[in-house]
Order: sequence, then C-alpha cells, then structure tokens
Amino acid sequence: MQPSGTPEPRGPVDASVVPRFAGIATFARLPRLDEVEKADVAIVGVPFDSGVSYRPGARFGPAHVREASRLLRPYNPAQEVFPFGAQQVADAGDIAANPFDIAAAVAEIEAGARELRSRADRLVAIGGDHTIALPLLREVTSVHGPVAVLHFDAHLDTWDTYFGAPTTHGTPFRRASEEGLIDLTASMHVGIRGPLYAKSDLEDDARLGFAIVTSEYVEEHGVPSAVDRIRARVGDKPLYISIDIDVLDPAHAPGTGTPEAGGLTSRELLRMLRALTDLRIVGADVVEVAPAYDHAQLTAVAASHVVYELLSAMAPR
Ligand SMILES: N=C(N)NCCCC(=O)O
Ligand SMILES: [Zn+2]
Ligand SMILES: [Zn+2]
Repeated sequence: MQPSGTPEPRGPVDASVVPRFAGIATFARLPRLDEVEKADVAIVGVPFDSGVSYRPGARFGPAHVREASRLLRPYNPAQEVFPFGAQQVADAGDIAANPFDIAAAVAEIEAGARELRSRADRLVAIGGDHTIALPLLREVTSVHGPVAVLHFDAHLDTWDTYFGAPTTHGTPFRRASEEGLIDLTASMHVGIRGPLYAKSDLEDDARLGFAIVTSEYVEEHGVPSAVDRIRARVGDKPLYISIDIDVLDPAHAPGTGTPEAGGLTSRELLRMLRALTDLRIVGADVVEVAPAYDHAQLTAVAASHVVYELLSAMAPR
C-alpha cells in the first residue's frame, strides 16, 4: 500500500499498447529516473571492464541486459508481487567511469552511486566487471555501516593483486574486508567452484570473513538446504547482494569473461533469490555479463530475470 497522497508508481510501458520490441531500452521498459519524482529503487548501469583478468567485454553488459529485459512482465507469481507496482523502480542510465584509470573509475562509481542515492533509496547496479562492487560497497556502507555480503560467484574474488594491481575484478572483496566494509560474521559466497591458485586461498578467504556454499553443495543437498545456510548466516543484518553471472554454469550463461564448468542452473539461482524476500536488502549488483561471448541472449535473459527477482525481493508487502 502506498501512503495516502503518494502517487502510484509509474510502471513499464504497456506491452499491449506499444509492442515490447519498440522504443529505446530502459530496464524492463521502466521510466527513467528523471521522469519520476523519486524512486524506491534505481537500476543503474556501470559499463566498466578495465579490471578484468581474462576476456574483456563486460562494459557492454548494461545495454545487453536492458535489451533482453524487454520481455519481463509486471506480475511475479513466484514471489506473489508486482515488483514495479509495489514500489517505484526507475532506470538511472549509466555511470560514466574512466576506462583508462581504474582508481579514477572507482572514485567516479562511488560518487555516481552517492549522487543517485539522493534520488533513490536503493540501487541495483548492472555491470560491468566485478571491480564495481568495491565502490558500490563503499557507498552503501557509508550509510549502513558494515554489511552482510551475499556473493554469488564461481570465484572467491578475495585474491590480493594481479600484476601488482590491487583493484581488479578478482580482488573487490579482499579490499572491502580490509576496509571494514563487510560484516565478518554474516558474509557468504555461494556457487564457488573450480581451480584456485593455492590451498591457502581458502584460508585467506575465511579470515577475510566469508563462509562458503559451494556449487557442489547445492547439487548434493539441494536449494532448500543452501537457503537455510544463507539465511542462518545473514540473519537480519543489512544485506548487500552481489551476483556474478558466472555463478551460473557456462551452459546457462556463456556470455561472461571467466567461465568455469560445473555451475548452478538459472533455475537454482532464481529459486535461491526468491527465498530472500524478507531480508534487509540495502543494495545489489549483477555483474560480468559480456555480450561478445553470449548466444541468443542466454546470459542477458538470465541476468534480466536475476535483476527481476532482486527487485521482487526488495518490494514492500
Ligand atoms: N570476478 C570474476 N568474474 N573473475 C575473477 C577471476 C580472477 C582470475 O583471473 O583468477
Ligand atoms: Zn566470477
Ligand atoms: Zn566475480
């Protein structure tokens, strides 16, 4: 229910009036942020990929996910909610981040997020490579203090440096932990798998504050058990959700820069997100969609549904 006097949220363009393939793509054909007075949630693109260690191209992720999001519909039966009706969601466009200077880009992303948050209570960012989680966490923790980080990924992303560089897509959560941005008792990776550099990577990771639900655990014990572990770990802490699309198996999400075999299905990931409805989500990102390696919008469709489930979980009821 909207408080009296508050206008009804402005929703997506009606696909029964204007065909969904017509018009310029905002996420889910939602209004732009400058078309609404204030938003409960703003979707923002962060087209930055200068932090990648392997295949580049996630800078084109935001536009690709928006394009694939045209088919989303207003009612989400899985969460029994109208994600664009229960709250005002708007598309804030993209943050301009310097592609030649990672430190400058990270500062621009944090400043951009801060400026947007004066017009929107919460942000859902579409990357971009995983580097962008660091400035987004800096911004969100400047308001909420240390947050529980629920991180869906094939990779730990708590490594130290690459070629001497401290700020890359493989290191955001080590930097965040060192800076005191994450709640060390409530943070968790989900979907981890594949080769590491050393056994000590896991010891470092635990020391930096993360528990782990591996991809194999999900297969062995099922989604409900994984969800129980997530909910027990996160509790009622302010929660930041960071979703690297490579948490999905390459069969479900080929369009990404560092694919690893043996991942989650999109069905498993969506089911997990649907179980997070009543948690205190303060912000989120969906990163690492790289369209050059995508086929038939597989990865972008998956990412658009992931964003849709996040928005549904954030909707008041
Ligand atoms: N954040 C992502 N997607 N990947 C990190 C991979 C780091 C590495 O090259 O070992
Ligand atoms: Zn990853
Ligand atoms: Zn990652």
